[in-house]
Amino acid sequence: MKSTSGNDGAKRRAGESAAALVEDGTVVGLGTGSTTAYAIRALGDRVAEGLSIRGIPTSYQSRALAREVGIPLVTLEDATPTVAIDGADQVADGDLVKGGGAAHAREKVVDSSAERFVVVADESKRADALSHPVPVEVLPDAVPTVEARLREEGGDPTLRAAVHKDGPVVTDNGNLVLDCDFGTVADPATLAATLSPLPGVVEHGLFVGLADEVHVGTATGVDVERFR
Ligand SMILES: O=C(CO)[C@H](O)[C@H](O)COP(=O)(O)O
Repeated sequence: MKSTSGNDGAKRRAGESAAALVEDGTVVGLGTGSTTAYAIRALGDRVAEGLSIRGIPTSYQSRALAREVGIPLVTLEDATPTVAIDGADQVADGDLVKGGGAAHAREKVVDSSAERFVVVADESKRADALSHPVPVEVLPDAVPTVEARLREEGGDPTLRAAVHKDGPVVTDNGNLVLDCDFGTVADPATLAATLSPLPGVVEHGLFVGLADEVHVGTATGVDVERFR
């Protein structure tokens, strides 16, 4: 898992606020990251008290944590998520940049299939417009060609380096990640539509028009923004 920041109280409030929405008998998409981890732990506490849910994890990390806290797990072959809870690296008017944990490909599959997608974040993630570098998961052989195409589209891609090993980050799917700086993204939907069909791109971290609500943890509480 990525290291947590100094916003742990706000992250915990956001995660617990989203976990409180989960109803008995439902299927929950379990996102990835330090904020979602608070939601998964809160759900584990509720399961210990008798809540009956099934989780669909989005990464090795969320699967391991869900198992640790006792949430029964299924796959998309077994069930469709009633609700998905997931974090974000930046939030602007309900649109997101995700993939700081390199899990955005599976996250997009699970989050977009849920009847309700709830984003959890602390205040540092809020912005007027998306400007965070966009993670792009790429087939390893396609890195040079995708880098060139991203530059043609005005981006500045950097191959994500691993912290505790030599060489690049390898995703749970065996691919590599290019973090692509596009500056301020004036039209996230258009950029998303440009990136998706590039040969060799598995998935990008722009989540446009997918979030139903965003729970933003603050120093004292939680702001809930609804988009549908
Ligand atoms: O997209 C993600 C992982 O791929 C995370 O949800 C995102 O990076 C936010 O993480 P955190 O809650 O630790 O700040």
